[in-house]
Amino acid sequence: MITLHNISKTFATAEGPLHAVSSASLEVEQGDIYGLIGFSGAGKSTLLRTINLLERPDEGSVIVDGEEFTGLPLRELRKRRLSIGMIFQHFNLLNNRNVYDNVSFPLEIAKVPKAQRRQRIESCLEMVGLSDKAKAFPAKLSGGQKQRVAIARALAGNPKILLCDEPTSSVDPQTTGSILAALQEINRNLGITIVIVTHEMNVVKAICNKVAVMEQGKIVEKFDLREKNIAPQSPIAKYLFKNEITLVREMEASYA
Ligand SMILES: Nc1ncnc2c1ncn2[C@@H]1O[C@H](COP(=O)(O)OP(=O)(O)OP(=O)(O)O)[C@@H](O)[C@H]1O
Repeated sequence: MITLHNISKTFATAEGPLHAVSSASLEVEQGDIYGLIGFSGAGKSTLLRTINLLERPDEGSVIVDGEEFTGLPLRELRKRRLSIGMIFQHFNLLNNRNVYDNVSFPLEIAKVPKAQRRQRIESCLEMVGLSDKAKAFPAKLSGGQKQRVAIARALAGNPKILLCDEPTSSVDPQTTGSILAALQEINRNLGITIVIVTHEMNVVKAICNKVAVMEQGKIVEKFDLREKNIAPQSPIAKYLFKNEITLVREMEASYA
């Protein structure tokens, strides 16, 4: 479904070149919920964003559904992006639009006729359990509800893939549970392939079937979590599997 092959991305910064991602390769299969985990700054978001070329890699290839994305003209790429939804840590909702109109937004951009839009919006809101909040504005919603609106909006274009960038980092543990349940449901019921960036091993354990551990721009280890005997080799993966706690930068020194 998604093949990232030897992806590298360097940013020019005031301190010199910053190698955010170095020779990372990943194979995501149809129906996977694939986790990308690591400390802050490991390159997870950058790697995730190369999948829809929000971040264009300096090297490597991005193949989605059998098609090489990096060579596509922008107009074609925009069309392909319709089949890839994305959600973010801070929800990125339009505050001056109500829930219904937030979900409507990508359909308006794609020039979907009004009657068709309505059907699609209603079914997306139903999928995330927010039909009764259609007229509410984002300011009146809890963090979990906002993220579920963002999920509904991401589903509006009927995507095959959903990219999730720290979707539970701004909410409490209970709300995390409801967001993860919504993600698992759409994976199971709609067959949508999910790639999720997180700091939390608990998130990975709750919904992922596979995980790649990143450190300093590199994928250091990958695991199929359905296997019985998982034997991490790298210090960071050993730490993650043993501790199962939320990672924060201050802890970086203590695992080694
Ligand atoms: N546009 C940019 N310009 C310069 N540096 C960037 C840019 N985007 C990311 N970086 C740097 O690249 C490195 C990797 O960032 P990235 O956001 O991919 O890491 P991450 O693992 O997702 O971390 P976090 O969990 O904190 O988001 C970091 O050092 C970050 O500061």
